[in-house]
Amino acid sequence: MPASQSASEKPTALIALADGSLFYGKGFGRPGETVAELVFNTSMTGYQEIMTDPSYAGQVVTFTFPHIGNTGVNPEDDETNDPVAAGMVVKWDPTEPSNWRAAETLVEWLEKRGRIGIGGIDTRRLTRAIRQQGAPHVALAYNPDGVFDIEALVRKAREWSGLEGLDLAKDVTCSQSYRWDEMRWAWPEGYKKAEGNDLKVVAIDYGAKRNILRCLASAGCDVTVLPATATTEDVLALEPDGVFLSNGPGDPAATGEYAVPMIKGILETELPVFGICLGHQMLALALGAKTIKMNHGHHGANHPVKDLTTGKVEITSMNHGFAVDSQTLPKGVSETHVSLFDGSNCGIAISDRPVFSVQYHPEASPGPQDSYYLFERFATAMRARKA
Ligand SMILES: NC(=O)CC[C@H](N)C(=O)O
Repeated sequence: MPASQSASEKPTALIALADGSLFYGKGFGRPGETVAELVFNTSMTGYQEIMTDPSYAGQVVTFTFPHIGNTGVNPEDDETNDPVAAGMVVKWDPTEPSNWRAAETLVEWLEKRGRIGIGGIDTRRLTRAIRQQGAPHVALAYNPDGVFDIEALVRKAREWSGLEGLDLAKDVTCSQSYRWDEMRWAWPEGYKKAEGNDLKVVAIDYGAKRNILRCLASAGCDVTVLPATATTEDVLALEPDGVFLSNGPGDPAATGEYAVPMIKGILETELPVFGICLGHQMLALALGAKTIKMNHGHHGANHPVKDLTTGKVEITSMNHGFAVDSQTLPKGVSETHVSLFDGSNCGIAISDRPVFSVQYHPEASPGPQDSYYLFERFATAMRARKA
């Protein structure tokens, strides 16, 4: 029985792991059932941004920080229209929000937007299980009557084929192109807003977070967003000064089937290219490298990364379960950033061209702002080429 639940309280939600272990708790949000990969996120803030980050499609998120829900939710902090993560796992029942920006409670929001939450879980024990097993496949069920077919849930978790080989970008991308001109609201210390937006950027939406588009606009970009399946010709027809490859869910190797040929075409031009997370992984694939599935991935807002070109360490926000295998980087492509947690690849660049990408999220808000310089680097490269 979880710590926050009294012995008389009947569990209304359940997480069934593929190995048969069960975690009972109290359901909130929309009753139902979902099968997904279970990951943990260590961020102390930003649960709304995490739940609406399209990169979390196909994943249920366990929050290791216990006070989730205490600032409510508001319309401005959505990274896309609706929550995309399949569900959320928290230690305590969400409390009433106490924040001037709160427009509704987390519970109401999840209920309206059709996502399952489970509270009263021993998230330390669950996090240890995730670390030991590697992100497990789970079935998460919420039934206010407290009735569950446990065998069926475990079977569903076991039979789910998982994220490897799964292309989810096509499910979360935009259906048609659009322009973006909104800038960031909060400004990273030491940076100035660009004057004007003279740089034409095509951003490919594999599941783009809104704050990335705001950062591009703030660095002086006039952004046109194209759906994930855009071809090289679609991109070049817009005569951009640079191409941006967004973050997104699923396996880069699967998504790369349409993205990699498009990126290869762009690499034949001299255009500056900047990629984030899934965009980073797909740029690496297009250059001939390989990606691998990590044990439990990196999800949090305090991941130290070393910039190998300057020796400087950045504290970064991360959310990925796959990584670029730096051993497979071809000649002429260098590893520019590494994780100081496990040495995994966190950035690459073509040696003599403004083509670069990072595994982490330099736009993350809330979260550390150390990496905003990458947007300015992209803008500077486009300006240099224009001149
Ligand atoms: N944030 C992202 O873009 C995630 C990329 C990819 N889906 C991964 O899990 O590694």
